[in-house]
Amino acid sequence: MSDATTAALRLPGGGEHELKVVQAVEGAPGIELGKLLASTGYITYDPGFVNTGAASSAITYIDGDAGILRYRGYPIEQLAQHSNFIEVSYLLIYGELPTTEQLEQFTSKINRHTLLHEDLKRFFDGFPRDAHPMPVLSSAVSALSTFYQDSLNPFDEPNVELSTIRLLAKVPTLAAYAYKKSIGQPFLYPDNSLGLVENFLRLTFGLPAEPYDVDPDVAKALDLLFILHADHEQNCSTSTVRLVGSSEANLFASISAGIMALFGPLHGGANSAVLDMLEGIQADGGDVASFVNRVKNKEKGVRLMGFGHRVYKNYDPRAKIIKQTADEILGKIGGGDQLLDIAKKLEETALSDDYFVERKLYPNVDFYTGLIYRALGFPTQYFTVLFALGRLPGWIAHWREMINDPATKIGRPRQIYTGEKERDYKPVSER
Ligand SMILES: CC(=O)SCCNC(=O)CCNC(=O)[C@H](O)C(C)(C)COP(=O)(O)OP(=O)(O)OC[C@H]1O[C@@H](n2cnc3c(N)ncnc32)[C@H](O)[C@@H]1OP(=O)(O)O
Ligand SMILES: O=C([O-])CC(=O)C(=O)O
Repeated sequence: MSDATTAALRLPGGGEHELKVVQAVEGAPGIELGKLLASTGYITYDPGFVNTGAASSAITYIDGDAGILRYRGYPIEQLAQHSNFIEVSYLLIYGELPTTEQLEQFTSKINRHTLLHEDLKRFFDGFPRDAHPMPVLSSAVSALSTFYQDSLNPFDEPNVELSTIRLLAKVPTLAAYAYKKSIGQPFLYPDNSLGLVENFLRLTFGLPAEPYDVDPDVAKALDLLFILHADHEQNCSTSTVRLVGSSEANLFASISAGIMALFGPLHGGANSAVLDMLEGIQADGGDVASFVNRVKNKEKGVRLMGFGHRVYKNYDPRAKIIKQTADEILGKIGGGDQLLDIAKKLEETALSDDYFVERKLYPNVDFYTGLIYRALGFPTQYFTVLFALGRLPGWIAHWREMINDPATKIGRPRQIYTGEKERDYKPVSER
């Protein structure tokens, strides 16, 4: 073990900085170091995988200290400003931005697959009306695979490609139906003359007998949020997708599991939790300072939701973009309200407080998104479904990268056993 550790420290330049380079920038030394450590046979105790590189990946780059995020090398700021979600999905999955022809083909393939089998729609009847939409979505994605027996072999490339398109096309339809179910309205058929985001909005908010004109500002706002959520390297849900997929489970099964990992309030569920938190502060008369004190006193169950990040020790670049555009978006679509003021005050109070400064806690992607989702007309419970729609291409890209990587092995961490030593069984009468 000490040899391996020393080997790491003896890398050119040495010191902490070089260790960071090994992890974040230069793949090869990081991989070599990992192999070296593995060959020693020692088990590394790393709950939460804080220092474990579980995969090598060419999809997304993050420098958490500098607040940098790039998809396939493109800065998130440029993609947010110039690109759109369908193009970003293509970029993440296939590695390059599409040509006009590739984009047209990709879009038209997705449009051809938005319909659901009529039998699948009946699954929704089995859920209670007030069911949380995340388990509904995960179950529906899992059920989707039963309609496509051809999707079971993860090494059948044409069928992986078909599963990719089916998921991109049908998950928005399923998500919209989960919403319709919750409000007791009938399901609409997709309108494939519309773009992906516009179609989703119509399926969600449209009514059968009435025309529904998609508000271009609403569609643009949602498209931007989807871009910002599209990938984030080995976060909890993506790691889950990769872990499940490492057993050679198919794309549908792996993504269904990823949706459930995203559900938790420490991950994607934080976007709903932030709104609950802001409403709680508002109901308390807007007393931001006393809420921050409760957080600092580590009152059980009280965290500043939408703050902190495992990798970013600086402002999350996605939160920066959302904060910059929140006023503009809310100005256009309506909903610039007291809660945005409370959120800004909360951020200001936290960022000037030693507790947060010392721990390098900044707003993350979930801090401002809920305010926009709310203004777009979505209920709080539904926010994490929107995160899942944005993250879908990232999950697919990672699953495909994982299944094609010759270095992939079944994910199987070890443990440090802390239980009883060997002991003899006693019959119940002697215990
Ligand atoms: C899309 C996403 O998933 S982004 C993250 C969304 N999640 C949230 O917003 C939930 C709130 N944030 C958190 O719970 C955490 O910051 C996480 C889960 C995101 C990251 O957790 P970790 O990397 O494990 O950090 P960890 O929990 O060890 O925190 C380090 C220190 O900061 C504190 N801390 C971290 N986040 C917060 C927070 N949001 N509020 C208050 N204190 C916090 C911890 O209490 C700990 O303090 P200590 O050293 O005195 O014990
Ligand atoms: O990277 C993470 O741990 C969480 C996150 O921000 C994301 O999944 O978008």
